Amino acid sequence: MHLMQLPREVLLGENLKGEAVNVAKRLGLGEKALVLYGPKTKEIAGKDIEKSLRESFDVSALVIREASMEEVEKTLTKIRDDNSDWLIAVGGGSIIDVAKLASFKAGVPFISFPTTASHDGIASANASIKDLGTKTSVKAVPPVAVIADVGVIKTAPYRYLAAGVGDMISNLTAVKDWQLAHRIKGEYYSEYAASLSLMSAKMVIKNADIIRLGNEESVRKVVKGLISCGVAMSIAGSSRPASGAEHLFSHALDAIAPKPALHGEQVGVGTIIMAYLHGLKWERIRETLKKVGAPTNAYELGIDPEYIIEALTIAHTIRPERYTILGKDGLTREAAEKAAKITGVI
Ligand SMILES: NC(=O)C1=CN([C@@H]2O[C@H](COP(=O)(O)OP(=O)(O)OC[C@H]3O[C@@H](n4cnc5c(N)ncnc54)[C@H](OP(=O)(O)O)[C@@H]3O)[C@@H](O)[C@H]2O)C=CC1
Ligand SMILES: O=C(CO)COP(=O)(O)O
Ligand SMILES: [Zn+2]
Repeated sequence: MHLMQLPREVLLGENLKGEAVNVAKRLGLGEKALVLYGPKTKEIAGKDIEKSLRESFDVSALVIREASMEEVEKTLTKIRDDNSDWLIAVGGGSIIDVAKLASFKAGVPFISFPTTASHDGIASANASIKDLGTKTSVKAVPPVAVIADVGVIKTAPYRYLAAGVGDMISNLTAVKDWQLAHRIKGEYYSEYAASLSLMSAKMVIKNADIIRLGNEESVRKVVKGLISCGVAMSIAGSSRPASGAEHLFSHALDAIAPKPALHGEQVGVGTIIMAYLHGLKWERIRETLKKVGAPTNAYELGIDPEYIIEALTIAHTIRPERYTILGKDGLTREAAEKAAKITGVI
């Protein structure tokens, strides 16, 4: 059996901080709410949401600092101690992922309230959580509702929107890797999920000039694309349609680089290199990233070229069960250096 879980409500618009109350009432989520936010997103929207919820619900709150197993455990303890009926995650990908996994483990629903359009985990059912030093993709639950407040998301530095483009363009190589795994390893492949995922990647290529304006229309376009990627992942039952070798490269950087860049920025650069390895038109990908002002090389990522090469050589070890263009043995140092140099990444 193939179980596809999807959000029941998606709200996209302005001034939606007070809407959590109505959504929770409509969906009958229960009396006791737990708000999760980060130190910054608490100020950006978390406190206001908490305040509006207090008028109708019994509310507690918790600050989340990273997408790690420790933070998931901390959230589970809070859910048990406070008897929470539901959660709301106010923040970037890290906070939403912690909520997703805690929600799944505790069996309570959660609402996703993204404060950035920097990643496609806004509506997906899988969580990327750091466990014992490396990121693992864990099956969880999708949010019961998504509340995307364009006004809030627009206050985030433009860099985050450009990162969202990187996370969507990565679907081009992710789908290629998935097809490869299907042909070589007989892995399950969903044509529908792959097409949906590719649609978001094509949309950002086509709309790069609009997106770079960083206005309300840009935010709406990017948010819709990111939500579609999440739906594609739900249909596939894994992050396959949106995560291939370019993601393994980014996860490797997160593990070894002293100061990693944003997820979407790293996967964007990874996509240029993996597209080259796949024999795709990598220049077109670089062009789109340049157009929207996303990083296209090590310097712009603020990461030393040495870490780029190392990440490329160890990427295949991150999730060995996820077969990609990197194969079972990965890239040699020479091949990694060559690919990075040809594509102008180093
Ligand atoms: N599950 C999935 O399908 C997917 C998961 N991911 C995961 O998502 C994470 C990346 O998410 P990303 O959003 O890039 O990064 P983070 O969630 O780590 O957020 C980065 C920083 O941005 C801050 N921030 C959030 N909103 C705003 C805002 N409006 N204005 C200013 N600063 C803001 C955060 O504040 P604060 O410190 O308050 O949190 C944090 O300091 C990774 O862990 C990645 O693996 C990515 C794609 C898909
Ligand atoms: O980032 C993701 C998709 O964009 C999630 O993928 P992972 O399975 O690599 O964590
Ligand atoms: Zn991603």
